[in-house]
Amino acid sequence: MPKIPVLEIFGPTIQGEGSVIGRKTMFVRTSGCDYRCSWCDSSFTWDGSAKDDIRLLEPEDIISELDALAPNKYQHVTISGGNPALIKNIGPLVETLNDRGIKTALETQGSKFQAWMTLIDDLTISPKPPSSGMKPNLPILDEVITQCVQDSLSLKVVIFDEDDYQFAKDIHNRYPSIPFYLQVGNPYLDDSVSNHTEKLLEKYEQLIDKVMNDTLNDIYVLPQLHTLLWSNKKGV
Ligand SMILES: C[S@@+](CC[C@H](N)C(=O)[O-])C[C@H]1O[C@@H](n2cnc3c(N)ncnc32)[C@H](O)[C@@H]1O
Ligand SMILES: Nc1nc2[nH]cc(C(=O)O)c2c(=O)[nH]1
Ligand code: SF4
Ligand SMILES: [Mg+2]
Repeated sequence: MPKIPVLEIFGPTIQGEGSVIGRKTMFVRTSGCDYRCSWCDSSFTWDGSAKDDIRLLEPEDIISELDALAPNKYQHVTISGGNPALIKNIGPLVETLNDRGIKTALETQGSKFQAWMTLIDDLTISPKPPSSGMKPNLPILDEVITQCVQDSLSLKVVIFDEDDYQFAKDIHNRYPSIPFYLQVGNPYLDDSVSNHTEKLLEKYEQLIDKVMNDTLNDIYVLPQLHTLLWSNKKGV
């Protein structure tokens, strides 16, 4: 069985983002990304700085580790990265979790599709706005979205500036029936920043004000709950 390149397994913690924010979950973080976002809060997954920590694991190894970390203390696993959608063989992991009655979530940016993505319960696609320095290929995003199970899907766009906000509106207009989340961008990636909670809440309030005074109506506006609590600390 081909193995999965894993950088982190942690939890239980709360899902800090998107449609299942607040949900108790475990995290499995894969290594490697096809993007290089300027503000990526998990750049160690692709910039080579953690290359010695990458482990090639079988689904059974991953589940044993989840069980050891949280015996009988989890019912939900979030797969993130990097971009887990680069990896063909995550299916057996999701199937084994499903067989055990454990729900799954995926964080990906919508640049790639894998068949196993149809097994995911909470699938978040997060197309990247201009401030990231990336330019999503929208015809490919259309294809990825079409192949996903629509009931499981939500869209999340990170907002740092006005251009990002306009991009988010364009994405929402392109896929009006998919639940749509705006997420406050976190510029404080060095977790030694002082008063991070205050600073992030201020940005959250600014984003709320903007949306309340706009015609963007069928929308959720969220912070990253875990960064409000713990800044950009790893493993939470
Ligand atoms: C680290 S990414 C991994 C999954 C996938 N590569 C993606 O970008 O969707 C997980 C989520 O964190 C978001 N994110 C990354 N850096 C961020 C930052 N500095 N502020 C706010 N959200 C950020 C991404 O947009 C994505 O929604
Ligand atoms: N608590 C917590 N919630 C998260 N939601 C998405 C995350 C990610 O890095 O994909 C993340 C994370 O790293 N931690
Ligand atoms: S797509 Fe996700 S993991 Fe990749 S660089 Fe961007 S935020 Fe980071
Ligand atoms: Mg994160």
